[in-house]
Amino acid sequence: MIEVDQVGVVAGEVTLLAPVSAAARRGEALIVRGRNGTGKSTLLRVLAGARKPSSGAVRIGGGSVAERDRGFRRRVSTMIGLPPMAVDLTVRDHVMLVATTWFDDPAAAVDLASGVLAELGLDQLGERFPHELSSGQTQLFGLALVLARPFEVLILDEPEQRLDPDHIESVIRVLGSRRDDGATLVIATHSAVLAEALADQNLQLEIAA
Ligand SMILES: Nc1ncnc2c1ncn2[C@@H]1O[C@H](COP(=O)(O)OP(=O)(O)OP(=O)(O)O)[C@@H](O)[C@H]1O
Repeated sequence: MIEVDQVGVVAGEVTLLAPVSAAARRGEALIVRGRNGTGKSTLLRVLAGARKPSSGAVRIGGGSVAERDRGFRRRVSTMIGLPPMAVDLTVRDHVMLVATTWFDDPAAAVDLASGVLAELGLDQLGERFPHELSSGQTQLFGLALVLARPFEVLILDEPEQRLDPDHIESVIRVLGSRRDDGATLVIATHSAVLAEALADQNLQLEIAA
């Protein structure tokens, strides 16, 4: 489903990502690990189509990566960094906005949005504005936005950030259920707990020589 073939990224004299290869099939999680600055976020940006590799190639579902292509975006849902937020839309408004953008059937959109908020323990916070959330709640909100829509591939950069151990466990359960439903997960993480719970494939990045 995802094939990374000798993908490297350089900017001028700087190596952002030394060439790496990896693959993950449907229903598998590829866990990307490595010290700060080894290029995890850079690799995820390449997979999401937000950055062009300087060398090598990526294929997702047998096709090339194309951020501007709606068909590609329907298949690939990505969380890298904090989500963009509208200050005067509530948490529920944001999640509904995503769901209704991707589903023609309003009832299906409401069901998915409500289900995702409940799964992540955010249903009591649905009427809050984004600035009324704690940092960990903001992280869960970002996850809700990428889950409240269709996808075949889920790309997540450090989903454990700012979460306490209990919430990391609940995020592991939620992501594991998506993997069991057939999604391909690509997750960069510094959490050994999350990596051990979800990894089918592992990619360890090293500092460029
Ligand atoms: N626009 C840029 N120009 C030059 N170097 C960059 C740029 N963006 C990132 N880098 C460098 O590329 C390397 C990889 O950065 P990246 O954010 O991918 O690492 P990471 O493994 O995700 O790190 P962390 O664990 O700290 O999140 C780092 O050395 C970083 O300083």
